[in-house]
Amino acid sequence: MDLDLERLADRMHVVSLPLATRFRGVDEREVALFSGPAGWGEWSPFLEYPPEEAARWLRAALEDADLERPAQVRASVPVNATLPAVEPARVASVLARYDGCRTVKAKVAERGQLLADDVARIAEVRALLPDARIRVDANGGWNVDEAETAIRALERFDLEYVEQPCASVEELAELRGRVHRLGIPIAADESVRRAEDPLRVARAGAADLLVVKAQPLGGVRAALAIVEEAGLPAVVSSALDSSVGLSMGAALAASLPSLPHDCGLGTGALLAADVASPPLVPVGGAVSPARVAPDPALLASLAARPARVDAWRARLAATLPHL
Ligand SMILES: O=C(O)CCC(=O)c1ccccc1C(=O)O
Ligand SMILES: [Mg+2]
Repeated sequence: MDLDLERLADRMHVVSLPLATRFRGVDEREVALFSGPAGWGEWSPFLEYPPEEAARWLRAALEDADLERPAQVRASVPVNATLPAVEPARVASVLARYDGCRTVKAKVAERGQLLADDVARIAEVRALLPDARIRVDANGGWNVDEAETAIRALERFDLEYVEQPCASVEELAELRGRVHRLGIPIAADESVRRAEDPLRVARAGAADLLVVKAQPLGGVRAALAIVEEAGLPAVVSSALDSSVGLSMGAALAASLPSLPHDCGLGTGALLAADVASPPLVPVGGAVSPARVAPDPALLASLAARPARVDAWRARLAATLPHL
């Protein structure tokens, strides 16, 4: 792997992608793309993530650009629709962006909202899609009591699982004990992707399944090894990536020996513009794990402003020592 700062900076293309729906408090998403001998890789840690954390995301991007991907066992990856914490009146129009998806992941526990907002959102999803699987993602926003109350309030909508209801592994373990009787599985996301030790949550018996993202775990190979060691079912997800990053996630999903759940790789549908033509969005409820190359004209038209490119170059310089 070539880790020379100047040469890496020359291979880096920073783009700013407009979102069709505000998500995670932003309405544009900046990502850096690297071209390499094997294809394109995406480096898109969120702007607030420190260099030590961004380094794992960079390792993943460079590996995907430099090396051939591991062998795949499926040619198509079923995906869920991802629903931001929108009001009920907007649910139908957001879900309409996801062609053929039979699973919906709804964001809950959004700061500034109430449990009643979550109940109203999930009720709307269930009313629109009586046969869909519905999972919710709290991004660690509840304490154990709040999570238990929320799960009891949402249980009647028949939940597939609850993703990262609480922030810490200890809280997840406590909650899992409390709601075990309800038969609703607990999934760990941030407890895998932002943890010093991504396997601790599995060893602690704090989750029924793992959400795994190729970039924060350091690449497709590293993520495959973590899933194998954890011995839990895995759901592959993304971090609001461009088509290039989504393709890396799809490659991970396509290489897993077992894939019992739809994956969170449909978020290309939340972008108002993307780097590939056609973009990697769900078709018939699935995405392809084939390589995606950006369209040069789109790379140019979506290029970030010079000041933002400079900021990403500085970020690259600060991140490289941690690789
Ligand atoms: O898993 C999905 O459905 C899509 C990805 C997603 O929800 C997400 C996107 C950006 C940042 C965090 C998350 C998350 O899963 O918590
Ligand atoms: Mg999540």
